[in-house]
Amino acid sequence: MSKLFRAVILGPPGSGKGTISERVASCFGLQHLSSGDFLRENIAAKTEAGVLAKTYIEKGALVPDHVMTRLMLPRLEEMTRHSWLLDGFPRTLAQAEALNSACELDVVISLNIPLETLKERLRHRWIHPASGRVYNMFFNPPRVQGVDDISGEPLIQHEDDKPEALVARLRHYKDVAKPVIDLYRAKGILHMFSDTETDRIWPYVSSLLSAKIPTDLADAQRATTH
Ligand SMILES: Nc1ccn([C@@H]2O[C@H](COP(=O)(O)OP(=O)(O)OP(=O)(O)O)[C@@H](O)[C@H]2O)c(=O)n1
Ligand SMILES: Nc1nc2c(ncn2[C@@H]2O[C@H](COP(=O)(O)OP(=O)(O)O)[C@@H](O)[C@H]2O)c(=O)[nH]1
Repeated sequence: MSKLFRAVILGPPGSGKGTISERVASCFGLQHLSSGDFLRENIAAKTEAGVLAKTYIEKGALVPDHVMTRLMLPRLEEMTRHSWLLDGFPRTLAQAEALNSACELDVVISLNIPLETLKERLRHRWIHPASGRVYNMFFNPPRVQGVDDISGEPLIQHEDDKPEALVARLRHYKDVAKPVIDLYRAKGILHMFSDTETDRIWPYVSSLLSAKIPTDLADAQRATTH
């Protein structure tokens, strides 16, 4: 069996992790695993972890490490035969260490986007909760305002994108992300991208992954996705 490819994408809320992950999933066939979507599914299903997580997310706080780790590691164990891109986990050093002991990463993509850009994007972010599809009123608006393109269902704004929760989230992100970034830099797998536009970052991410993803794996994935 060909070697599987394991990647993580890091970046503050609004940095484009979800947008870039979707492009990676469709161009390279990696599974996009979003911890935020997984949390929201657990909240909607009122699982024990979901009920607990909701109280933190509503305050713009991070869900405690042991809750996140207990949620995400079993999810990754189900994915032993897939190549994946993990988005939103790890957020803290403790989560990164837990991930380290569960699997070996090939690449970490880190998005470095100015604060003002993040605030502006999140103010205008609308999502379709059932699918996780993300829109922006200017960057990628839905065809009909307020409505998901595929299902026709209404779009909503995340509670945690609203201004009250946002500033606390962005401030907290910086503090907890630094040791995670340092860890991956020390391992020699960190690739940092800085710009205000996803479309300018994407060609660099794409060429990085083209160079790193083993050719036999890329061929196999292309064969299954077309
Ligand atoms: N490892 C993680 C991942 C997510 N969260 C919580 O879940 C929320 C939503 O997660 P996500 O959708 O990943 O949000 P952000 O990364 O904050 O931004 P986004 O889509 O908005 O990336 C976060 O704000 C945070 O409260 C967390 O505590 N720990
Ligand atoms: N204006 C603008 N908006 C963008 C760009 N890239 C992503 N977005 C939007 O910004 C918001 C945050 O992007 P998202 O991928 O959800 O970021 P994440 O929070 O890191 O997962 C979404 O509404 C996107 O549609 C960009 O280059 N320019």
